Amino acid sequence: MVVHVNPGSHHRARAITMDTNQQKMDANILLLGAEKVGKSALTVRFITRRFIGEYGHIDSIYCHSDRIDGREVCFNIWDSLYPQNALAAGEVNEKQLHWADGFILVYSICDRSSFNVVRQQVQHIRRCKKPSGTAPVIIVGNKRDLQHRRTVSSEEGRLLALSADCGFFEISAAEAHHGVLLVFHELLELIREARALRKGTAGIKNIVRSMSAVFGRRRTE
Ligand SMILES: Nc1nc2c(ncn2[C@@H]2O[C@H](COP(=O)(O)OP(=O)(O)OP(=O)(O)O)[C@@H](O)[C@H]2O)c(=O)[nH]1
Repeated sequence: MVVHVNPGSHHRARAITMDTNQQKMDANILLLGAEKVGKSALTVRFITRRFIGEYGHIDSIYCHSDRIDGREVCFNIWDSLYPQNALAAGEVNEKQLHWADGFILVYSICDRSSFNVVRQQVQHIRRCKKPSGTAPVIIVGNKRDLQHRRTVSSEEGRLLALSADCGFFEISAAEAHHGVLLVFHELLELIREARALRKGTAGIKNIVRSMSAVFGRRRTE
């Protein structure tokens, strides 16, 4: 089922929530990138498996549930608008950074300026948000069907992703559902890993705290 909700009324979900049986998982996914690169096309392709051509210019959060590896997954997908304000260009606002568990940064392989936007946005995320391991990002070069108009090579995309510790895919939302599916599933996997990492870090912190409590007490005895 697809539910269309107003971003303003959407509450920040827990980073990722799972029920006690680990059967259900929520993931907040933010799509970023310049205008007209295919953010809505990717979102709609993932949710409905269809490519409808024109999507309008709207900022929306879509809820989509799916069963993956026997577990129910609820995707909250924020199809964002690129800011018109030149000062905010290349930046990701605080609310979005806080909301997202994972990011899909989209550029068009035939639009170099959109590639530069993704470069700025990934740098901004890495600067502002969290260490890379806890803020999963996938970079997507879209419109692969338009090879004859390509201005950004696959190599450049891959290198950017490598340098910023991100996943990378080149796809065509227009041509196929499969590539889009891989993007979302890979991001989900990275989100799972990030969550496990956070849990592990918390575990180590607790051990360190307990040990310093013990040794601290001894020193004062
Ligand atoms: N050839 C081709 N066209 C695509 C592809 N994906 C999207 N488009 C087209 O690119 C245009 C923009 O797509 P959108 O999905 O609206 O792009 P967007 O990034 O959401 O745009 P904004 O909402 O304005 O920021 C539309 O005309 C789409 O049909 C693709 O893979 N190949």
